[in-house]
Amino acid sequence: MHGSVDELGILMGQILFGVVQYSRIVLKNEPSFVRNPSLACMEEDVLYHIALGDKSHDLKEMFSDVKFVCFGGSPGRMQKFAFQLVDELKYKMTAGQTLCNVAGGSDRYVLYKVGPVISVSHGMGIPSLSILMHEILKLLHHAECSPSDVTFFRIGTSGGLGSLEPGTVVISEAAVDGILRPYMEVATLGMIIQHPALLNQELNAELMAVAGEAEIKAVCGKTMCTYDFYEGQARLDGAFCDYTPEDKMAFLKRAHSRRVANIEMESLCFAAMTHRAGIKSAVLCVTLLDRLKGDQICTPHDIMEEWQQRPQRIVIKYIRKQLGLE
Ligand SMILES: O=P(O)(O)O[C@@H]1C[C@H](O)[C@@H](CO)O1
Ligand SMILES: O=c1cc[nH]c(=O)[nH]1
Repeated sequence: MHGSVDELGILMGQILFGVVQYSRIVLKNEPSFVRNPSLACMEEDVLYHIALGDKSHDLKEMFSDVKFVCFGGSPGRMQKFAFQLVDELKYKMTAGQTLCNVAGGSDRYVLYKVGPVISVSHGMGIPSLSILMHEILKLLHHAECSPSDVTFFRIGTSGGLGSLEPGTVVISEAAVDGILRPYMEVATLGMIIQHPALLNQELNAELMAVAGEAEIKAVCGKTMCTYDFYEGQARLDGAFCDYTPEDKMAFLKRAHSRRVANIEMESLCFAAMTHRAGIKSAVLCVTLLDRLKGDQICTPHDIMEEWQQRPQRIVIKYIRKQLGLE
């Protein structure tokens, strides 16, 4: 279902007068993976980037039991995470069987399903995540999952701000953009539409408790999400840099004073799209360095591997609890 007639009226007025203006989409409806009347009129829905479709595949048969969707940037990390789920969820595989990349017909993303959990890679940055998010939401819609029964997680990496020891997991209380605004802007029909980037505080509290039980250092704070790793995150080591080290420090300290605990590149889209769909979601990113101390990431590989597993361990423990496995 679309938003109210009033909201649509405002959008049309803006187009007719050729004004590019800001307008808020207010979430008034029940949780829903999709709100697009055109979908019902389509003969077939091809989920191009994950090489699935509602005619080519029996999506209900394949995915109707999904309860958790875990997203992370790199294909390798999400494949390893899937194999870890096999062990942790005591997922039964017949002799000789192995996990297969369900999105293998496309080389954009990898997608594994382990019982009620999907592990999927989203690449780097908002455009890549946004495409995947549309297709995952439609996938769950075609599979006839219930949006109030599904939880989404982003498990990733980030740069920390302030006195956070590298290796600390930040659980995002909300996402803000590179100029500290709490919404994702999408240029749509010549207008800028702002989608609030809100996350679920109850889920965050549960995840903090799970982190405590697992003895993983975790904090809650705002996450700044930028469109670029270098200039967008005030780094001094990009190919271009038109600001001084003092400018960088002043910016990062200002962000920190506004409760920003870490910086990454997807939380804004993740929070905005899950909030729009009314789906419970959380973002957990480990910090790889303290951005007030440096820009380059040069921690040894094995240490980084262990740090990257921390958000995964929290999410696995949470899922195990939800499934009554501990
Ligand atoms: O989930 P990952 O670790 O890929 O997320 C962060 C944000 C960017 O995608 C990337 C930059 O190195 O890492
Ligand atoms: O500093 C960092 C580290 C990981 N990911 C980011 O986006 N920034």
